[in-house]
Amino acid sequence: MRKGGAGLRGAASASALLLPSSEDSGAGGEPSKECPILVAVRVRPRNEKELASGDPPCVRVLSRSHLCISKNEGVNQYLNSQRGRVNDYEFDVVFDETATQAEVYQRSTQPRVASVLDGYSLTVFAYGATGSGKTHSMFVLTLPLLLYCGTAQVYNDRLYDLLSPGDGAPLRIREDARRGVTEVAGLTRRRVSSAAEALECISEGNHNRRVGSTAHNSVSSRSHAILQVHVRSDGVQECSAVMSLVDLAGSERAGAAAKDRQRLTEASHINQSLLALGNCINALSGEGDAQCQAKYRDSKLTHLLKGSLEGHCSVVMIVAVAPCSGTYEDSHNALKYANRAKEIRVKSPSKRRVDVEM
Ligand SMILES: Nc1ncnc2c1ncn2[C@@H]1O[C@H](COP(=O)(O)OP(=O)(O)OP(=O)(O)O)[C@@H](O)[C@H]1O
Repeated sequence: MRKGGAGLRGAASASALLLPSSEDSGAGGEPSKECPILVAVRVRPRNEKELASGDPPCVRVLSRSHLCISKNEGVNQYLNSQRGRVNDYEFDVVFDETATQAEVYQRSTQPRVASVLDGYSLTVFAYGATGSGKTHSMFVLTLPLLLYCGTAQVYNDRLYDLLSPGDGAPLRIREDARRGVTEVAGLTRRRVSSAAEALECISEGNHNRRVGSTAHNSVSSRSHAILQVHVRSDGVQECSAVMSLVDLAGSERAGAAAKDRQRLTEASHINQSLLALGNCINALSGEGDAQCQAKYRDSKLTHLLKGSLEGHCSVVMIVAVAPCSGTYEDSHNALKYANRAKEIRVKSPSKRRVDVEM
């Protein structure tokens, strides 16, 4: 626990009331000193266009923790000939296209949300290619609402307020070493007292978010959206923790998705910041503090998440995957990334280092 022996449980009774119970400690239980990232993969259903095109599914969920992917002939034929071979993957949690929003929340994030009240920071990333379902999955994760909500986006490595876009001037990052948090200076924060009020904040932020069209997805998010929920108690023992929900911009290959110069610039910034995030996670898992401190400054995304990723924190990565053969390359790249991420132990320098390429 970063501050305050009693955590926030006793002090923030309003928060506690809003939290769902977390009986299921399962794969996502209490964070320990060697805290693995919980990696969940969600395969979305085929949309109308994909169904109409007859493009066969390339991903098949085999169990609650196991899936496989195959390239050309469709996953069913592949399974008959190759079962158990190269393209099988196992993760902490796997969701097929029938999974409900509530199920995704309960099996991926809910057990770890409870730890925020003990003073642990929690960061939830949604990673995946354009159109794979990141935003859709992130929406539900805001159900357990705490106290103050602010939402920002990183667009072309600049930070913008999503609740009060104002004149569009970029904002600065401020580090508060005393409280151990990193914040956006001047970011609009709204007091919320119910899940509905929080969802309103998210909707408003998403409405103001930078959306462009790429070759993959006509309504693609070209920025990273970050919702930070601050839990604070100002009692005798001051505690604070931040829950960050990060809806990353699409991870597809820059050249493949860029339609024009502006899209190419955006794609290059997106890839640079995803790379910076991968470098930070690697540093946290093995290189020690000095290297981490330098790497956080590589991008606005990682600088903003500094306070959430260091110290005792818990990280959940939800990897969204589109099901069809037409997006096989992007889906397989996302699964390979997820496969590496599950080896990472946040803040455990004695563990072996695992490199993550993004
Ligand atoms: N599990 C799901 N069930 C039903 N519809 C889904 C699901 N996942 C995604 N969709 C739908 O697929 C479309 C694309 O999803 P979404 O916008 O979440 O993708 P994304 O990965 O955030 O894309 P981008 O990176 O381009 O912003 C949306 O219309 C969304 O409603």
